[in-house]
Amino acid sequence: MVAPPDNDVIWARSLHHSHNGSPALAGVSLGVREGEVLAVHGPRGSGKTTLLRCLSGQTVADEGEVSFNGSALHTLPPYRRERLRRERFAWIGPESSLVPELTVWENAALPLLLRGTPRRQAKAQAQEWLDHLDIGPLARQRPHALSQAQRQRVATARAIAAAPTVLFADEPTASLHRLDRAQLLRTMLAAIRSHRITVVLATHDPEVAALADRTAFLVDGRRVSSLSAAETEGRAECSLSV
Ligand SMILES: Nc1ncnc2c1ncn2[C@@H]1O[C@H](COP(=O)(O)OP(=O)(O)OP(=O)(O)O)[C@@H](O)[C@H]1O
Repeated sequence: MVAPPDNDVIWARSLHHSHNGSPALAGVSLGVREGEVLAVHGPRGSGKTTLLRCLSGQTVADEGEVSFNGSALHTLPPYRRERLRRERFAWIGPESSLVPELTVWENAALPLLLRGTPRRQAKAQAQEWLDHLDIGPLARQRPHALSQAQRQRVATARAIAAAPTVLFADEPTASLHRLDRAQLLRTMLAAIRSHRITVVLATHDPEVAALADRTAFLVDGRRVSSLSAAETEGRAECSLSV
């Protein structure tokens, strides 16, 4: 195994993965540096979700290596990967998936409460993130009383209140209107950057990808290439390879 670079929080080499014989990843390699927001950008069906699932240890790729902070992730037994995901990673998808019976702050505090954080402390931490995300006054509401954009902010607070090292965001704004999308992303990324959380953000939307520090481009369902300097409009070139 090639040693992962020291400054990569997440590092993957030659990932291949198929779903029921249909290839989704065909040799993806990438590194994600500490504190950066990396967009994984490509058309629908290009393998973005599969890649994020492999990087976050939800799926073990058919072939290839993944490491977190320099240690192999793909060879860990399932219960160790599960613990790592619970303690160090967070995930936001296109839908907020809140618990309807719980209030906004209880939803945001849920990972902390499940981890055994005392209720008062969990509430304070959740409230802090709800405030960061401009929905503090809604803390006592239940999800049905919120707009979709507000619910997605609660899901974001839930993901980051437990202070993950890496946040995996899979099309987190895909279900929102364009204006809500831009507002949520800017607020979310400002809060995340201020806390040095590393983010891997899957998106098919170039406007969303443009908010990231770097972009990794998936094409043709499987192929990965670097974006040229011109394509990234001056942003740092990505170190992806096939
Ligand atoms: N569970 C599955 N079973 C079978 N095929 C799958 C499964 N998940 C994904 N695929 C296929 O693998 C390929 C990559 O899918 P994936 O969801 O990773 O891409 P994506 O870029 O995230 O797409 P989208 O933007 O639509 O979510 C696609 O052809 C998809 O149809």
